[in-house]
Amino acid sequence: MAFVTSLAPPRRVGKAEVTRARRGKNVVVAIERQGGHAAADPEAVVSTDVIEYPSPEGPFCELGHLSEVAHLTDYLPDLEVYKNPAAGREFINRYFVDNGDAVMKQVVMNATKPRDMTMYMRAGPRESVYFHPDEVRAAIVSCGGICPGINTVIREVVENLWYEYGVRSIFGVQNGYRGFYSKNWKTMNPEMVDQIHKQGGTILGSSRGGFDCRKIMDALETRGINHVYIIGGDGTIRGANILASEAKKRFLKLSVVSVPKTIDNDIPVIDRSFGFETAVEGALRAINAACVEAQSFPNGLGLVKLMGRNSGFIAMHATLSSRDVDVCLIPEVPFQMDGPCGLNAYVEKRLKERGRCIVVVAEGAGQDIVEDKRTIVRDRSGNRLLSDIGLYLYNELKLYFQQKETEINLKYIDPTYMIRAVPANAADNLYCTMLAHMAVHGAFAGFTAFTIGPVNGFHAYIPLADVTNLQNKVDIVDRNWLRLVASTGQSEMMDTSLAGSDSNGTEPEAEPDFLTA
Ligand SMILES: Nc1ncnc2c1ncn2[C@@H]1O[C@H](COP(=O)(O)OP(=O)(O)O)[C@@H](O)[C@H]1O
Ligand SMILES: O=P(O)(O)OC[C@H]1O[C@](O)(COP(=O)(O)O)[C@@H](O)[C@@H]1O
Ligand SMILES: [Mg+2]
Repeated sequence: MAFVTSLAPPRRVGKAEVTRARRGKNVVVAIERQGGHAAADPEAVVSTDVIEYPSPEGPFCELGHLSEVAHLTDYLPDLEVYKNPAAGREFINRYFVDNGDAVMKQVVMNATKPRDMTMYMRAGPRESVYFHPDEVRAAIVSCGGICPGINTVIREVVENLWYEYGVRSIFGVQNGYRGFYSKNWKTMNPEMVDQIHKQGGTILGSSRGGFDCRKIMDALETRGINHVYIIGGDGTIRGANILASEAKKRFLKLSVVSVPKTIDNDIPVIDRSFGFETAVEGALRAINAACVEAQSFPNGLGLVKLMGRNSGFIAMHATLSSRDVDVCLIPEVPFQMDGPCGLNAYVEKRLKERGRCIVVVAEGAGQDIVEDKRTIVRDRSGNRLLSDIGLYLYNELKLYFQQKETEINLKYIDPTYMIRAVPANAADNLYCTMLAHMAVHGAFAGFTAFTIGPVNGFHAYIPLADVTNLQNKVDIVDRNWLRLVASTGQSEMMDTSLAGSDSNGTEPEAEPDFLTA
């Protein structure tokens, strides 16, 4: 075809090569599709489409960039393909997802400006699968801190493997990554997981540390595991990515599937992580208790410390839904104790105005001002152990009002594990069910090194590499945070010289050498 003006160099979109050019007033898009996973020669062109759009004035269809998930056939091209066992059931056929179906990363845009055209593969059952149910040997593991809903994920992975695909060899790995090589594995079936979604924690146990790629891969290989479902947060996902690379090096037919878990909601790309909403409800109960206490005594000052290591989502969401909070302190926004913009002066003013004051602080906030920060201590996973900002604020506020000879009634509430050691609420239970089913469908479809989550409301398969390099943070120029600042009144203690992070998806904290070596 004769293109008059080339608009951009050819681009790959999934299994297609896309060329865009201008012809007269039109834009011409040529899409050359290649055979893909199932073809004898995956690179051979099997079809060419040419689409022509009026441009620049007319409606214009822009092709995006598909962030494609790795597939076992990328390194095992001769894998046998089967029909999905559900294919005979007419009512299910409608639900098969095509590998070209995608979910846009950015859906809100300015119509006059370029936008991020990244797309993720839509999650769901595929008509062609790369495992025969009889050959599947699946392992499930949960790692890192606990979170409401882990048991629901475990239950639903087992149930979906068993009932939808007919898998009978399912194993539970105990106590996280180390359990692969140091513990007996549990044989799992639907009967043993039937009621576990009503329990908090994880029936498999969890742990921090203990990631040893060689030992884990040896254990998986020795036991002939070909699906591994890894439930865990950012640290776990980095480990899963390493395992998937090692499986590729060993040419193993092993789907490595991550189900993202953290109450901190710090995993990028996905709308929210499971258990987060349940944790916010727990946090709200603590704030309500602080408020009742503060209202019941003269100059009542309630101080609530909530989880949130590097991201203040729990504190922000609980504050936004409470309406009783006077100031919310999060890791993303620096603050100071003294001076006209300091916390002391602000609390004093609020006590005068309202007779009570409620302070919510995320555990990762104000680490720069807590004094016992001389040495950095880490947990077994390499996460920095934080100085206790709650206790620090308690002592500082008490001292400030003592020096002013002002009587206050300061009550400190630290619900710590109470917000996460509970069963998932209804919304999180439903969410966990979806994640687990999508995980199984993805593994059966032959995908590997991927995680799952809702992206703008639609479940998507996301390459692990897309979520390991960034950390989801509260965007302090977003309307949610500005809404919070307006509703609490804490703009009065804002010092613009203390600017913090202003965007989602920031670089995660540097890792200690022993993890990167
Ligand atoms: N960079 C990493 N590479 C490999 N494994 C890791 C890495 N970071 C953490 N892990 C492992 O992942 C597991 C859970 O990590 P952790 O940070 O405790 O919780 P989470 O996954 O919830 O963030 C631990 O077993 C830990 O050893
Ligand atoms: O005492 P533990 O088990 O290390 O857990 C505390 C931490 O766990 C968290 O819930 C996050 O855990 P993950 O990193 O596993 O998601 C943080 O909010 C908190 O700092
Ligand atoms: Mg983590």
